Amino acid sequence: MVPNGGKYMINENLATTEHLNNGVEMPKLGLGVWKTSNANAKESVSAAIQQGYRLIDTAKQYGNETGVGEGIREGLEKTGLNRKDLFVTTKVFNGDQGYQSTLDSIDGILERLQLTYIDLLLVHWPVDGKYIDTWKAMEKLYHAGKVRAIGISNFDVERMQDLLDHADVTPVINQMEFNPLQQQKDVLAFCQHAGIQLEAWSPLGGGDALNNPTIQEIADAHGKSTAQVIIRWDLQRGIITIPKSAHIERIEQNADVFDFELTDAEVEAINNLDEAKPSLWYEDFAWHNEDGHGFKDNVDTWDDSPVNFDK
Ligand SMILES: NC(=O)C1=CN([C@@H]2O[C@H](COP(=O)(O)OP(=O)(O)OC[C@H]3O[C@@H](n4cnc5c(N)ncnc54)[C@H](OP(=O)(O)O)[C@@H]3O)[C@@H](O)[C@H]2O)C=CC1
Ligand SMILES: O=C(O)C(=O)[C@@H](O)[C@H](O)C(=O)CO
Repeated sequence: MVPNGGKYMINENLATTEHLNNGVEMPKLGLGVWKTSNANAKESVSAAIQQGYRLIDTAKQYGNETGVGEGIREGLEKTGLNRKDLFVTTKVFNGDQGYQSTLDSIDGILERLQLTYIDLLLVHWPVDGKYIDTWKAMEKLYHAGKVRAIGISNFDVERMQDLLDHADVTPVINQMEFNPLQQQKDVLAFCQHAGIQLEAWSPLGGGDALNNPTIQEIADAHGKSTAQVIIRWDLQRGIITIPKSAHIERIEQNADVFDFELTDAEVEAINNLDEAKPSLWYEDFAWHNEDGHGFKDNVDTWDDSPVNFDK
């Protein structure tokens, strides 16, 4: 940790990266912002960058790309970092999928984020009948330099194989629900075989994995929180991870995971917690295939705890 001249210490370990299959380096640990309101996104993203975070994960669906963009600008200003030091992920949501509409969606993304390129663009959910066309458009955006890397999210093995059968560019990432209770063994094995990096969404199980007694015991042994143990477990498993918090002290805590190591037995104990238990709504996969229907446009009502700046 080094001082940054402001109120935060910079955690330089947050700059460590995984090497993606197209040669791009992606930070191993970043900040997720689903359910962070547009207003709070600015503050949390700016604070995260000031703490050393390089990777920010947003999506059109989250309704906060504008706030994320403002947070990025403020974070860069306050740290003196350059745009190229950051890694920004966003996603093409269901209603924008298809060839032309995916191509058209990039202008809105860049405008909302106020960026000239995206580091990683993901197919947010595989809309059956459209995801190949969506991918073809994303390949075009990649070759045009609008995005540095393209990937997928929520693709099971069957859909990944189908995509690979039609793709010219192999996805760099599959971003999946992955946490101690949901370890996606078949997806992970396929990704490892195909050279696709797995990235964990809801790494803390949306909070549900934080009260697990096995993880608590391991946390106590290391003097760490259960969130830190889970994030450390992701890193030791080679999984890129993007825990979300709207609390500054938790954003900082979640990154303070580079000064301890889980033993092989502890990693194994967490591996053994797998219940292959997806979030309830994940089981309702068809919901996500309704071409954007069900898109929650009432993001202002999302439960979003206030950002705490009283450090
Ligand atoms: N591709 C996809 O389809 C999806 C992608 N995602 C991405 O993954 C990110 C992370 O997943 P998400 O579902 O948000 O859930 P997480 O698993 O990251 O858990 C977030 C919850 O845990 C709480 N929390 C975070 N840190 C701590 C801590 N140190 N101690 C106690 N509680 C803590 C947060 O509360 P609080 O904010 O109040 O601190 C929040 O309630 C998303 O933000 C999004 O970027 C998520 C879902 C689907
Ligand atoms: O957070 C995401 O990236 C999601 O895909 C979720 O928001 C999901 O689509 C949802 O809205 C579940 O209710």
